[in-house]
Amino acid sequence: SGALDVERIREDFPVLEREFDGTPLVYLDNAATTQTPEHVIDAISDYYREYNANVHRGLHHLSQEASIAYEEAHDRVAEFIGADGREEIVFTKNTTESENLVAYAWGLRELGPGDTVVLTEMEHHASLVTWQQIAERTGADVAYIRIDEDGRLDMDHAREVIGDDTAMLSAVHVSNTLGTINPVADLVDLAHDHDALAFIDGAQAVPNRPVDVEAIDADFYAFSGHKMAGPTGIGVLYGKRHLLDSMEPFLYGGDMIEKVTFEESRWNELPWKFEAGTPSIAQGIALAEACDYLDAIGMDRIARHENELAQYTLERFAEFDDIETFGPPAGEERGGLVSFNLESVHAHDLSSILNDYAVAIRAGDHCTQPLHDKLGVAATARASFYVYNTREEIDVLVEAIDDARQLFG
Ligand SMILES: Cc1ncc(COP(=O)(O)O)c(CN[C@@H](CS)C(=O)O)c1O
Repeated sequence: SGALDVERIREDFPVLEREFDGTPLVYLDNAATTQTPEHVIDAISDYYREYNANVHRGLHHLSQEASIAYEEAHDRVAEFIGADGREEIVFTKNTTESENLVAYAWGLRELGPGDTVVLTEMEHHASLVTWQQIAERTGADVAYIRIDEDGRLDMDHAREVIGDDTAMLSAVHVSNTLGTINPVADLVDLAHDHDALAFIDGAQAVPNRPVDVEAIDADFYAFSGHKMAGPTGIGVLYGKRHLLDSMEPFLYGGDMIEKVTFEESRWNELPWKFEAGTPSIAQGIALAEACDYLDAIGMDRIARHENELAQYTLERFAEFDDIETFGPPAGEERGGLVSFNLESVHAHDLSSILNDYAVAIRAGDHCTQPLHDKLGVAATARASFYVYNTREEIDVLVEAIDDARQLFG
């Protein structure tokens, strides 16, 4: 369980060869999307080259091959996150759609006046806006668990906010802005103590660390393929079987039915009840390949690698008194990202200067505008890491920031 062989891993990612005006790409925007290894690229092209067909279990060889590969991809994802089986794994477009599926298919029917949806102040818009709007439409209330000055969740406040009026808790596992790793099993326990359901947003967790949804005991858990070395266009909603069984479909159409007459329709079995129409077949198959790729590296080692790079970034930034960082202090484990601001340079200006050095970071609100309001900043710059990043790349980042400082200083 030693360190990652980063140089070996980098050979798997063709895009890392890119140069801009002769300057090698330094890709530090992995919380937005990760790059794609040959293994996953091949899985997609092999599908289109060798067994492209629709997956409604047609009566011909290609459709049978495609159907089996697509269905078994659900089994592989279930295994990757410690779920029981394919019945608990719905393929969606992304984390955002997974959140909306539950908000519409469960929330619209189950929420009403007197109910409260509890969120955290660090929620991504995918959950915050979704539950805010569904609560408004159903007359339910929304309450927010506070964060402390270091960007940790205030668990004393969580115990105050989560009560018998709580119907749903929706919380992020790892913050895409702060890097904070939330105690999701404790949060789920708190929700269950008050007979509330718990939805965990794992977009920044499943790609980066071991996740066992049964140990967490989440009722729903969501993540995206493109953040875990997989393709865009595929996401996952994990749901406890009895809940998915009890829910009405989110989208209607072909494949999600068992029997249709002019008068009524009966639904297909899980998870197909929630997969209407022709799905992202190649992407689903490629997601299973991404699970294999990451497991071969080891999720524990990935989490350690990312934390080490985040700690190194904090250490380098601490050499300067004009860089403000956000999230837990140095030394405290965090997800593989650091949001920061350079005094005298707006995050957008900084990111465009870094781009002149072929350093790719993100600048803005990272779809957490309420959190930025709470932090008292309009925007932040964010460096985020994955399996192919190195300390040397962080040194390039620091040098480019120094040049920006000189330019604007
Ligand atoms: C915690 C969290 N929750 C949900 C999402 C949405 O994932 P989608 O695949 O776009 O649906 C994201 C994606 N955050 C990107 C785009 S804003 C970022 O740059 O941070 C996320 O980080």
